[in-house]
Amino acid sequence: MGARPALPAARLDEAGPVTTLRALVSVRNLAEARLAAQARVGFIDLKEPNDGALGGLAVAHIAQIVRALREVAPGVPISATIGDWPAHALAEIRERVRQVAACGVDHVKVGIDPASASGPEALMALVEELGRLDREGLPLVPVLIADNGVEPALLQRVCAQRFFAVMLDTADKRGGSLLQRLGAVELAGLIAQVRAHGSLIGLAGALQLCDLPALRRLAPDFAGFRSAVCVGDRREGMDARLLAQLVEVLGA
Ligand SMILES: O=C[C@H](O)COP(=O)(O)O
Repeated sequence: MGARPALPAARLDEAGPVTTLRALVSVRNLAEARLAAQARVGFIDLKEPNDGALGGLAVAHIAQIVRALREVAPGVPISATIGDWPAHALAEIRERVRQVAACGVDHVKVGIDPASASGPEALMALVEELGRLDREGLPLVPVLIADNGVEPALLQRVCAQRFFAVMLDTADKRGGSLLQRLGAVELAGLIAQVRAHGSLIGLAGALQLCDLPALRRLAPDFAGFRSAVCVGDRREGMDARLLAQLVEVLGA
């Protein structure tokens, strides 16, 4: 793994998880990125919500937002997605990872979506390729699309790469949040497994403010949000009031 920016993990003590839960907030332009920075979120994530769960912004746009954000919020870690690619599109994924990393982001998010793969072998090949790129120094964060849970063998292969962080997210935002879909017990097991391999764990997937108490108990290292901070659909604009509310509840 290459040199990585420091990120304090959620702390654990004898009494159980302490609620240091950082918010990753997905934004689509500089105006939203500024709102997120002003709200002091833990991570700013660059993404085009019109183009799917991991919709990618144009590379030139990512570079422009990163430059402007570094001026106003130099300390905030920035991630960006490479867009939704089928698992077998390894050449395109490689190229796009390099382009997005070259924009100066701290983390490049790449989806691992069972629905985009012809079978488990294609997913495993993608994971191995991401591991290779990560060891070259490209700061990858794999995002396991977990609408229907996570295959144990796939998670095991992801964990074995020892990425800086691993995220779980959902593709279909209409079927309830990740917490409602998988339940706290299954999520607790997944969190423990990722942590046992030394990676940070982030949860996302249509998470709502009402999920926060359960999320705080689960205490992943960070949690990702878009739907909860938009007035209507996640493809619409971000709302400063909802953003402030989210950060306040997380920090409470
Ligand atoms: O990476 C985090 C996601 O963008 C969260 O989006 P969502 O809350 O709409 O699932």
